[in-house]
Amino acid sequence: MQTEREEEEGDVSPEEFVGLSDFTGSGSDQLSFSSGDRLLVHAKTSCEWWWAELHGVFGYVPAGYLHRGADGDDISAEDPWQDEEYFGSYGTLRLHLEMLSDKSRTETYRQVILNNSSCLRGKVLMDLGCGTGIISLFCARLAQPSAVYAVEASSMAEYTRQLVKQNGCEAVVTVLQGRAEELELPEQVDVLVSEWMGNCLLFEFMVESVLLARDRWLRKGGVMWPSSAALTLVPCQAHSYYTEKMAFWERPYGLDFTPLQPLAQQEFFTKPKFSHVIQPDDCLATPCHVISLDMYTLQVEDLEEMKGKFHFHLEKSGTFHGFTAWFAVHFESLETGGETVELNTGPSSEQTHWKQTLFMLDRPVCVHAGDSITGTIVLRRNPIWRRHMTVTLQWSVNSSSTEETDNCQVETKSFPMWR
Ligand SMILES: NC(=[NH2+])NCCC[C@H]1O[C@@H](n2cnc3c(N)ncnc32)[C@H](O)[C@@H]1O
Repeated sequence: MQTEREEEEGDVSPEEFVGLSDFTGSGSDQLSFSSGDRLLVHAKTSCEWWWAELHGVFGYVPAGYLHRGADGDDISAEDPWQDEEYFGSYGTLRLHLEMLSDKSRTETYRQVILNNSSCLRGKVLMDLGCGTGIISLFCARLAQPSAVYAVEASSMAEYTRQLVKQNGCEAVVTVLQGRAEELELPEQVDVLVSEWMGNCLLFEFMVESVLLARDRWLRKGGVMWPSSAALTLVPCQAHSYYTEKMAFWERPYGLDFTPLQPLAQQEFFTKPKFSHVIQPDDCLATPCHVISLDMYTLQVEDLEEMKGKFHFHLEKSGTFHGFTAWFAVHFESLETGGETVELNTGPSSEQTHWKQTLFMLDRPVCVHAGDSITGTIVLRRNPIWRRHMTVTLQWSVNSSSTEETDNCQVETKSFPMWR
């Protein structure tokens, strides 16, 4: 359908907008599109209908279905980064207290600074998303850098300035309030340090800000801390969670509530479970890295869709309730050949505030030692809500016992995190 239309009042230079949800046009001059489609708006012919283009086809689209493009003016739709809510939450102490109370996390960053204190002499660092400034204070107190730019977008920054002064670090540490990707630093940096990891490694997608800052402020040959990151996955049992949320309905107080189980599955097993604590013996196989990120080469566009494969040999019989994921990050030494420091959030390491993330299957599967579970994991970033993603797992259980005939049934399930 190629509908012509005369140049008119309201014509604009083409601006990119994203479809908030599917729209099926009616009449020959309306343009259908799907949620997440990127349309080019050529004319805002009225406040309800705009003249747009998708894959070379033109037509009228409902303005309310569209989300502003990367740099479009606000069309009263919510900010895809939800920055007001996001930075608002970091303007209070709750999350900072949680992070500072996480000894494994905080001591690891301290150890990295300590290990590299001599190499840090005279260096320039950027602490991206410094929060209360703990990493910057470690740098100033445990090493002698020439400057640390502590960047913080939330209102916490004004308190961070006070903490820097209170601890006698104002000669070295400069607190800059604002989003790292919008700020001007006085100079390039030798080291870009940040604690950006979210649940399941990427949730919140703060990593995008780290990559943009890297490309703009890290000098050639500069160091990224963390230097690399890896997402780990394992098939697992989750008896207590399953009992608590699903088996419960079988016989509460002697009654049969099983008609509620489809509701329970929808309500409790559709989204991932954050802050899950998996016991090492809940693992049905040896965990494996499914996605690895090199912080020097990773590009923002790579974040749209990240894929990993897995093949697990089950080492014991049990109930396959789901998959559990966690991450590890690594800090390379500033000294050639120096030791790399790891922060691991898995069940065999000291517990962190992230704990692990549990993805529950719709129904558990009995498995036996010798079986194998093969499949893929895809982390797909939400095209609209830029801090969110969907994790899609696809797997098949290959039974070692021969009597199973259709044992390579491929299953798949997508878990929104959160939209
Ligand atoms: N590991 C995480 N999941 N969160 C811990 C770090 C988050 C801290 O970085 C700040 N922050 C996040 N993104 C940015 C940004 N682009 N620019 C400046 N500060 C930021 C945020 O306000 C908070 O204080």
